[in-house]
Amino acid sequence: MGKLVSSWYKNKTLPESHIFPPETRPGNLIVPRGKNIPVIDLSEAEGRNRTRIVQQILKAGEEYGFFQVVNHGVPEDLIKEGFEVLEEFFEMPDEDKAILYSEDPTNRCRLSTSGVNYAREKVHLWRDNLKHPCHPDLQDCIQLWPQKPKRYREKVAKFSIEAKKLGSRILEIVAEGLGLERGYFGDKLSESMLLSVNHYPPCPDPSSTLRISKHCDPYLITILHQGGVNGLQVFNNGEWIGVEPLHNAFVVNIGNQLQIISNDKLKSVEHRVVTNSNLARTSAAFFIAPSGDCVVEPAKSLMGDAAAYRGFVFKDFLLHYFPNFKNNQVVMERFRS
Ligand SMILES: O=C(O)CCC(=O)C(=O)O
Ligand SMILES: [Fe+2]
Repeated sequence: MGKLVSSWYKNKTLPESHIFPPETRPGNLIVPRGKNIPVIDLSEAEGRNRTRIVQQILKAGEEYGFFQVVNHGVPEDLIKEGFEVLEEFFEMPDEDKAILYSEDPTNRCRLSTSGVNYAREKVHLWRDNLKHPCHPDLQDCIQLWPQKPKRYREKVAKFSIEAKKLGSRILEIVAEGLGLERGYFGDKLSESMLLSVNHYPPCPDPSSTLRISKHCDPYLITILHQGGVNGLQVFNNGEWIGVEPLHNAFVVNIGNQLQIISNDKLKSVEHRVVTNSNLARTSAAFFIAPSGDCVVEPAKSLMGDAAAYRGFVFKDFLLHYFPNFKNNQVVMERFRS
Protein backbone atom coordinates (compact mmCIF):
# COMPACT_ATOMS: atom_id res chain seq x y z
CA MET A 1 0.00 0.00 0.00
CA GLY A 2 2.83 2.37 0.91
CA LYS A 3 4.11 1.68 -2.59
CA LEU A 4 1.42 3.80 -4.29
CA VAL A 5 3.18 6.76 -5.90
CA SER A 6 0.46 9.06 -4.53
CA SER A 7 1.36 7.94 -0.97
CA TRP A 8 5.02 9.01 -1.04
CA TYR A 9 5.84 11.31 -3.98
CA LYS A 10 5.54 14.68 -2.22
CA ASN A 11 8.84 16.54 -1.68
CA LYS A 12 10.88 13.63 -3.04
CA THR A 13 13.40 13.43 -5.87
CA LEU A 14 12.86 10.64 -8.40
CA PRO A 15 13.90 7.39 -6.68
CA GLU A 16 16.23 4.87 -8.36
CA SER A 17 13.30 2.40 -8.57
CA HIS A 18 11.53 4.67 -11.08
CA ILE A 19 14.49 5.75 -13.23
CA PHE A 20 14.27 4.09 -16.64
CA PRO A 21 17.38 2.75 -18.42
CA PRO A 22 18.73 5.34 -20.90
CA GLU A 23 17.35 3.55 -24.00
CA THR A 24 13.72 3.71 -22.79
CA ARG A 25 13.76 7.11 -21.10
CA PRO A 26 11.42 9.57 -22.79
CA GLY A 27 14.31 12.08 -23.00
CA ASN A 28 13.02 14.83 -25.23
CA LEU A 29 9.42 15.38 -24.22
CA ILE A 30 8.64 17.92 -26.92
CA VAL A 31 6.32 16.52 -29.55
CA PRO A 32 6.05 18.09 -33.02
CA ARG A 33 3.55 20.95 -33.13
CA GLY A 34 0.65 20.74 -35.50
CA LYS A 35 0.68 16.96 -35.71
CA ASN A 36 -2.47 15.45 -34.26
CA ILE A 37 -4.52 12.33 -34.48
CA PRO A 38 -7.79 12.83 -36.44
CA VAL A 39 -10.81 14.32 -34.65
CA ILE A 40 -14.13 12.89 -35.84
CA ASP A 41 -17.53 14.48 -35.29
CA LEU A 42 -19.96 11.69 -34.47
CA SER A 43 -23.03 13.92 -34.63
CA GLU A 44 -23.03 13.27 -38.36
CA ALA A 45 -22.78 9.50 -38.08
CA GLU A 46 -26.52 8.80 -38.10
CA GLY A 47 -27.41 11.19 -40.91
CA ARG A 48 -26.76 11.47 -44.62
CA ASN A 49 -23.05 11.96 -43.98
CA ARG A 50 -22.66 8.53 -42.42
CA THR A 51 -20.54 7.17 -45.27
CA ARG A 52 -18.07 10.01 -44.80
CA ILE A 53 -17.79 9.32 -41.05
CA VAL A 54 -17.35 5.59 -41.70
CA GLN A 55 -14.52 6.40 -44.12
CA GLN A 56 -12.88 8.85 -41.69
CA ILE A 57 -12.87 6.27 -38.91
CA LEU A 58 -11.48 3.56 -41.14
CA LYS A 59 -8.75 5.85 -42.47
CA ALA A 60 -7.79 6.94 -38.94
CA GLY A 61 -7.68 3.28 -37.85
CA GLU A 62 -5.42 2.42 -40.80
CA GLU A 63 -3.06 5.39 -40.55
CA TYR A 64 -2.89 6.17 -36.83
CA GLY A 65 -4.67 3.36 -34.97
CA PHE A 66 -6.07 6.28 -32.94
CA PHE A 67 -8.66 9.02 -33.27
CA GLN A 68 -10.71 11.30 -31.06
CA VAL A 69 -14.49 11.57 -31.18
CA VAL A 70 -16.50 14.69 -30.36
CA ASN A 71 -20.30 15.11 -30.22
CA HIS A 72 -20.33 11.48 -29.16
CA GLY A 73 -23.65 11.60 -27.31
CA VAL A 74 -22.29 10.88 -23.81
CA PRO A 75 -23.80 13.63 -21.60
CA GLU A 76 -21.17 16.10 -20.38
CA ASP A 77 -22.40 16.21 -16.77
CA LEU A 78 -22.22 12.44 -16.54
CA ILE A 79 -18.56 12.48 -17.63
CA LYS A 80 -17.82 15.33 -15.22
CA GLU A 81 -19.43 13.57 -12.27
CA GLY A 82 -17.79 10.26 -13.23
CA PHE A 83 -14.38 11.94 -13.27
CA GLU A 84 -14.98 13.76 -10.01
CA VAL A 85 -15.64 10.51 -8.22
CA LEU A 86 -12.61 8.80 -9.80
CA GLU A 87 -10.38 11.69 -8.70
CA GLU A 88 -11.92 11.62 -5.24
CA PHE A 89 -11.08 7.93 -5.01
CA PHE A 90 -7.36 8.64 -5.40
CA GLU A 91 -7.53 11.57 -2.98
CA MET A 92 -8.89 9.42 -0.15
CA PRO A 93 -6.62 8.71 2.82
CA ASP A 94 -4.44 5.62 2.55
CA GLU A 95 -6.48 3.66 5.09
CA ASP A 96 -9.58 3.92 2.86
CA LYS A 97 -7.66 2.76 -0.19
CA ALA A 98 -5.83 -0.05 1.60
CA ILE A 99 -8.82 -2.44 1.38
CA LEU A 100 -8.47 -2.59 -2.39
CA TYR A 101 -4.67 -2.57 -2.68
CA SER A 102 -3.29 -5.80 -4.11
CA GLU A 103 -0.20 -7.02 -5.96
CA ASP A 104 -2.03 -10.11 -7.22
CA PRO A 105 -2.75 -9.61 -10.96
CA THR A 106 -5.64 -12.12 -10.81
CA ASN A 107 -7.62 -9.98 -8.39
CA ARG A 108 -10.73 -8.78 -10.27
CA CYS A 109 -10.97 -5.37 -8.62
CA ARG A 110 -7.70 -3.97 -7.46
CA LEU A 111 -5.79 -0.86 -6.67
CA SER A 112 -2.16 -1.19 -7.61
CA THR A 113 0.84 0.84 -8.60
CA SER A 114 3.04 0.70 -11.69
CA GLY A 115 2.37 -2.23 -14.10
CA VAL A 116 0.42 -5.49 -13.96
CA ASN A 117 3.00 -7.42 -11.96
CA TYR A 118 4.90 -5.16 -9.56
CA ALA A 119 7.02 -7.94 -8.07
CA ARG A 120 8.46 -8.91 -11.47
CA GLU A 121 9.32 -5.41 -12.71
CA LYS A 122 12.86 -4.07 -12.97
CA VAL A 123 11.70 -0.44 -13.09
CA HIS A 124 8.42 0.92 -11.82
CA LEU A 125 6.07 3.30 -13.59
CA TRP A 126 4.99 6.66 -12.26
CA ARG A 127 1.35 5.66 -11.88
CA ASP A 128 -1.27 4.25 -9.57
CA ASN A 129 -4.13 2.28 -11.07
CA LEU A 130 -7.59 1.06 -10.18
CA LYS A 131 -9.00 -1.70 -12.38
CA HIS A 132 -12.28 -3.58 -12.35
CA PRO A 133 -14.79 -5.17 -14.75
CA CYS A 134 -17.98 -3.29 -15.76
CA HIS A 135 -19.53 -5.75 -18.19
CA PRO A 136 -21.17 -8.21 -19.08
CA ASP A 137 -23.18 -8.26 -15.89
CA LEU A 138 -23.02 -4.75 -14.41
CA GLN A 139 -24.94 -5.68 -11.24
CA ASP A 140 -22.55 -8.56 -10.63
CA CYS A 141 -19.47 -6.38 -11.35
CA ILE A 142 -20.67 -3.54 -9.10
CA GLN A 143 -20.40 -5.76 -6.02
CA LEU A 144 -16.62 -5.74 -6.56
CA TRP A 145 -16.26 -1.96 -6.89
CA PRO A 146 -15.04 0.50 -4.25
CA GLN A 147 -17.66 1.42 -1.65
CA LYS A 148 -15.95 4.74 -1.01
CA PRO A 149 -16.37 7.50 -2.11
CA LYS A 150 -20.05 7.02 -1.42
CA ARG A 151 -21.16 7.98 -4.92
CA TYR A 152 -18.56 5.81 -6.67
CA ARG A 153 -20.84 2.93 -7.67
CA GLU A 154 -23.71 5.12 -8.84
CA LYS A 155 -21.61 7.56 -10.88
CA VAL A 156 -19.22 5.04 -12.38
CA ALA A 157 -22.11 2.72 -13.34
CA LYS A 158 -23.71 5.54 -15.33
CA PHE A 159 -20.39 6.47 -16.92
CA SER A 160 -19.60 2.88 -17.89
CA ILE A 161 -23.05 2.22 -19.42
CA GLU A 162 -22.51 5.23 -21.67
CA ALA A 163 -18.95 4.21 -22.52
CA LYS A 164 -20.21 0.76 -23.53
CA LYS A 165 -22.90 2.30 -25.73
CA LEU A 166 -20.35 4.56 -27.40
CA GLY A 167 -18.00 1.60 -27.92
CA SER A 168 -20.78 -0.45 -29.54
CA ARG A 169 -21.68 2.44 -31.80
CA ILE A 170 -18.09 2.84 -32.94
CA LEU A 171 -17.72 -0.91 -33.45
CA GLU A 172 -20.79 -0.87 -35.71
CA ILE A 173 -19.20 1.88 -37.76
CA VAL A 174 -15.93 -0.04 -37.94
CA ALA A 175 -17.78 -3.21 -39.03
CA GLU A 176 -19.54 -1.26 -41.74
CA GLY A 177 -16.27 0.27 -42.93
CA LEU A 178 -14.65 -3.14 -43.12
CA GLY A 179 -17.58 -4.47 -45.16
CA LEU A 180 -18.70 -6.79 -42.34
CA GLU A 181 -22.25 -7.07 -41.09
CA ARG A 182 -23.13 -4.29 -38.64
CA GLY A 183 -23.39 -6.61 -35.64
CA TYR A 184 -20.14 -8.47 -36.36
CA PHE A 185 -18.45 -7.35 -33.12
CA GLY A 186 -21.67 -7.30 -31.12
CA ASP A 187 -21.61 -10.64 -29.37
CA LYS A 188 -18.71 -12.57 -27.79
CA LEU A 189 -16.04 -10.41 -29.44
CA SER A 190 -17.08 -7.48 -27.27
CA GLU A 191 -18.60 -9.29 -24.32
CA SER A 192 -16.36 -7.87 -21.58
CA MET A 193 -15.47 -4.39 -20.53
CA LEU A 194 -12.81 -3.40 -18.02
CA LEU A 195 -12.36 0.03 -16.54
CA SER A 196 -8.77 1.00 -15.87
CA VAL A 197 -8.33 4.29 -14.04
CA ASN A 198 -4.84 5.74 -14.03
CA HIS A 199 -3.76 8.33 -11.56
CA TYR A 200 -0.42 9.99 -12.16
CA PRO A 201 0.88 12.47 -9.57
CA PRO A 202 3.23 15.30 -10.65
CA CYS A 203 6.75 14.00 -11.18
CA PRO A 204 10.08 15.57 -10.12
CA ASP A 205 12.00 14.42 -13.23
CA PRO A 206 9.83 13.90 -16.34
CA SER A 207 12.74 13.10 -18.66
CA SER A 208 13.79 9.96 -16.74
CA THR A 209 10.57 8.06 -16.15
CA LEU A 210 7.17 7.35 -17.69
CA ARG A 211 3.59 7.14 -16.56
CA ILE A 212 3.06 4.21 -18.94
CA SER A 213 5.80 2.76 -21.11
CA LYS A 214 5.17 2.05 -24.77
CA HIS A 215 2.59 -0.65 -25.39
CA CYS A 216 -0.39 -1.63 -27.52
CA ASP A 217 -3.70 -2.43 -25.87
CA PRO A 218 -4.35 -6.19 -26.04
CA TYR A 219 -8.15 -5.94 -26.27
CA LEU A 220 -10.61 -5.17 -29.10
CA ILE A 221 -10.99 -1.41 -28.80
CA THR A 222 -10.29 1.20 -26.11
CA ILE A 223 -12.53 4.15 -25.25
CA LEU A 224 -10.39 6.54 -23.23
CA HIS A 225 -11.10 9.79 -21.48
CA GLN A 226 -7.83 11.51 -20.72
CA GLY A 227 -9.16 14.23 -18.41
CA GLY A 228 -7.78 17.67 -19.10
CA VAL A 229 -4.01 17.13 -18.80
CA ASN A 230 -1.74 16.08 -21.64
CA GLY A 231 0.82 13.30 -21.60
CA LEU A 232 -0.51 10.65 -24.00
CA GLN A 233 1.69 10.13 -27.06
CA VAL A 234 1.18 7.90 -30.09
CA PHE A 235 3.93 6.48 -32.29
CA ASN A 236 3.39 7.50 -35.89
CA ASN A 237 5.79 7.40 -38.85
CA GLY A 238 8.87 7.08 -36.67
CA GLU A 239 7.99 9.80 -34.16
CA TRP A 240 5.89 10.39 -31.08
CA ILE A 241 2.92 12.69 -31.53
CA GLY A 242 0.92 14.18 -28.68
CA VAL A 243 -2.79 13.57 -28.18
CA GLU A 244 -4.24 16.93 -27.30
CA PRO A 245 -6.79 16.80 -24.46
CA LEU A 246 -9.92 18.24 -26.09
CA HIS A 247 -12.87 19.38 -24.07
CA ASN A 248 -15.48 16.64 -23.98
CA ALA A 249 -13.79 14.23 -26.38
CA PHE A 250 -13.00 10.54 -26.10
CA VAL A 251 -9.86 9.01 -27.52
CA VAL A 252 -10.46 5.72 -29.33
CA ASN A 253 -7.74 3.25 -30.21
CA ILE A 254 -7.59 -0.03 -32.05
CA GLY A 255 -6.58 -2.98 -29.86
CA ASN A 256 -4.54 -6.00 -30.94
CA GLN A 257 -7.74 -8.08 -31.49
CA LEU A 258 -9.20 -5.60 -33.95
CA GLN A 259 -5.96 -5.56 -35.91
CA ILE A 260 -6.09 -9.36 -36.08
CA ILE A 261 -9.78 -9.59 -37.06
CA SER A 262 -9.24 -6.96 -39.76
CA ASN A 263 -6.31 -9.03 -41.07
CA ASP A 264 -3.90 -6.10 -40.49
CA LYS A 265 -6.07 -3.49 -42.23
CA LEU A 266 -6.55 -1.57 -38.97
CA LYS A 267 -3.50 -0.96 -36.81
CA SER A 268 -3.01 -1.41 -33.12
CA VAL A 269 -0.44 1.29 -32.48
CA GLU A 270 2.12 1.79 -29.71
CA HIS A 271 1.50 4.60 -27.28
CA ARG A 272 2.94 5.82 -23.98
CA VAL A 273 2.24 8.44 -21.35
CA VAL A 274 4.91 10.95 -20.31
CA THR A 275 4.96 12.62 -16.91
CA ASN A 276 4.51 16.21 -16.00
CA SER A 277 6.30 18.17 -13.30
CA ASN A 278 3.45 20.30 -12.03
CA LEU A 279 0.12 18.62 -12.71
CA ALA A 280 -1.49 15.39 -11.62
CA ARG A 281 -3.34 13.51 -14.34
CA THR A 282 -6.24 11.08 -14.12
CA SER A 283 -7.42 9.06 -17.11
CA ALA A 284 -10.15 6.45 -17.53
CA ALA A 285 -9.73 3.69 -20.11
CA PHE A 286 -12.65 1.42 -20.93
CA PHE A 287 -11.22 -1.69 -22.55
CA ILE A 288 -13.81 -3.55 -24.63
CA ALA A 289 -12.69 -7.15 -24.97
CA PRO A 290 -13.75 -10.60 -26.16
CA SER A 291 -14.87 -13.13 -23.55
CA GLY A 292 -12.02 -15.34 -22.36
CA ASP A 293 -13.21 -18.40 -24.31
CA CYS A 294 -13.98 -16.51 -27.53
CA VAL A 295 -12.11 -17.67 -30.63
CA VAL A 296 -10.46 -14.73 -32.40
CA GLU A 297 -9.38 -14.95 -36.03
CA PRO A 298 -9.29 -12.78 -39.15
CA ALA A 299 -12.76 -12.24 -40.66
CA LYS A 300 -13.19 -14.62 -43.62
CA SER A 301 -14.13 -11.84 -46.03
CA LEU A 302 -10.97 -9.86 -45.17
CA MET A 303 -8.45 -12.66 -45.59
CA GLY A 304 -7.74 -11.97 -49.25
CA ASP A 305 -5.14 -14.51 -50.39
CA ALA A 306 -4.17 -15.56 -46.91
CA ALA A 307 -5.05 -15.10 -43.26
CA ALA A 308 -2.31 -13.12 -41.53
CA TYR A 309 -3.11 -14.84 -38.20
CA ARG A 310 -4.23 -18.25 -37.00
CA GLY A 311 -7.28 -18.57 -34.80
CA PHE A 312 -6.77 -18.69 -31.02
CA VAL A 313 -8.71 -18.47 -27.81
CA PHE A 314 -8.59 -14.92 -26.38
CA LYS A 315 -7.42 -15.91 -22.90
CA ASP A 316 -4.34 -17.56 -24.49
CA PHE A 317 -3.53 -14.24 -26.15
CA LEU A 318 -3.51 -12.49 -22.78
CA LEU A 319 -1.27 -15.17 -21.25
CA HIS A 320 1.28 -14.43 -23.95
CA TYR A 321 0.72 -10.67 -23.96
CA PHE A 322 1.49 -9.74 -20.37
CA PRO A 323 5.03 -11.15 -20.14
CA ASN A 324 5.87 -9.71 -23.59
CA PHE A 325 3.89 -6.47 -23.84
CA LYS A 326 7.02 -4.31 -24.12
CA ASN A 327 7.57 -5.69 -27.61
CA ASN A 328 4.41 -5.66 -29.73
CA GLN A 329 6.12 -7.54 -32.55
CA VAL A 330 6.89 -10.45 -30.24
CA VAL A 331 3.29 -10.41 -28.99
CA MET A 332 1.79 -10.52 -32.48
CA GLU A 333 4.35 -12.86 -34.05
CA ARG A 334 3.17 -15.77 -31.90
CA PHE A 335 -0.28 -15.64 -33.54
CA ARG A 336 0.77 -15.00 -37.13
CA SER A 337 0.10 -17.84 -39.56
O1 LIG B 1 -3.48 7.53 -19.53
C1 LIG B 1 -3.66 7.49 -20.74
O2 LIG B 1 -3.96 8.50 -21.39
C2 LIG B 1 -3.50 6.22 -21.53
C3 LIG B 1 -3.49 4.99 -20.71
C4 LIG B 1 -3.23 3.74 -21.52
O3 LIG B 1 -2.62 3.74 -22.55
C5 LIG B 1 -3.74 2.46 -21.02
O4 LIG B 1 -4.29 2.44 -19.91
O5 LIG B 1 -3.61 1.44 -21.74
FE1 LIG C 1 -2.96 1.84 -23.61
